[in-house]
Amino acid sequence: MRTRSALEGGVEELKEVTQEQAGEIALEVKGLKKSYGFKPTLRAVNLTAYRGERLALLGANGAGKTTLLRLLAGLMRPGKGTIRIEGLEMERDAQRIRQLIGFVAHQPYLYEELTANENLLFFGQMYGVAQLRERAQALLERVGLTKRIHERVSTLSRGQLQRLAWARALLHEPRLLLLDEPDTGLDQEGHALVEALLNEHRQGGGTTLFTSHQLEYVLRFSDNVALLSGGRIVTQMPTATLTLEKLQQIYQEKVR
Ligand SMILES: Nc1ncnc2c1ncn2[C@@H]1O[C@H](COP(=O)(O)OP(=O)(O)OP(=O)(O)O)[C@@H](O)[C@H]1O
Repeated sequence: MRTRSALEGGVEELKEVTQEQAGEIALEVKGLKKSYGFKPTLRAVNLTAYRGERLALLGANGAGKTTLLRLLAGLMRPGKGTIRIEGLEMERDAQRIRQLIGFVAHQPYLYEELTANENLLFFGQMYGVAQLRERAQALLERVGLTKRIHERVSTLSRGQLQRLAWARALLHEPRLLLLDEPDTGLDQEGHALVEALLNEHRQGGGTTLFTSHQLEYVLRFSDNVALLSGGRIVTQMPTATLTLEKLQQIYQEKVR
C-alpha cells in the first residue's frame, strides 16, 4: 500500500500526480466549499486519499468534519469544488458513487419500524446486492446481532444500532468507508469488531476516511492524518512520522 503526505503550506508540497499514480487515487477533493445560509463552513477543502489508505480527519467541534463526510457521501451538494471517488465525478456520477460508499454516521440511517433483517433487505435491494438474504444473515452474525435479527430497530440499544449501521454500510461491499467517530458508543467487544471489520476492508483494498477526537485512536488506526480548521485542510501528514506528543502539539497549534 502506498501512502503519501500532502502538507498544505507546511513541510512538504503535494507532489505532481502522474498518470500511473492517478489510478491509485480513491478520493480526490478540490476547492470544496459549503455554507449553511450565509455561514461558510468549508471554505476550500483539498484532500487526497489513496487506495487502501486509512485517513483520519481531525478538527474541533463544529470544524465541518461531518459536513465534509456528508458531501462525500452524496447526501448534500457543495457550493463549489469537485469530488472524485475512484475516478468518478460526484457532479456527473452521484448514483454510481453512492454504490461505492459505505457511511457510518452519527445517525444510523435505519428504519425504526422495520426489523434489523428487514432493514438490510431493504437497503440491499436498493444496492442490487446479490444473494441478499444470505449476505444479510452473514453480516448480522458478523456484527453480533444474530439474536436480534427479527427485532425492530426501535428496540435496539445504541451500541446495537451502531453494529447494525456497520452491517448496512458494508452490505454492498463499498470501496470507500466514511466513518463519523467510529470509536464512540461501542463496548470492548464492539471495538474489537470494528478493528477487525476495518482490517478486512483494508485487506480487500478498500479505503477509509474517519473522524475522531481521540488522538490515541487516530495514531493506532490511521496511515495519514488530516487536520481541518478554518474551513480548510491545514495539514496532512503520515501517521508513521507522529508520536502522541507531536500530534497533540500540532493539533494545538493548527486547530482553533
Ligand atoms: N444542517 C445545518 N444547518 C445549519 N448549520 C449547520 C448544519 N449542519 C451543521 N451546521 C453547522 O456547520 C458547522 C460544522 O458542523 P459539523 O457537524 O460539520 O462539524 P463537526 O466538525 O462534525 O463537529 P463535531 O466535532 O462537533 O461533530 C457547525 O457550526 C454547525 O453548527
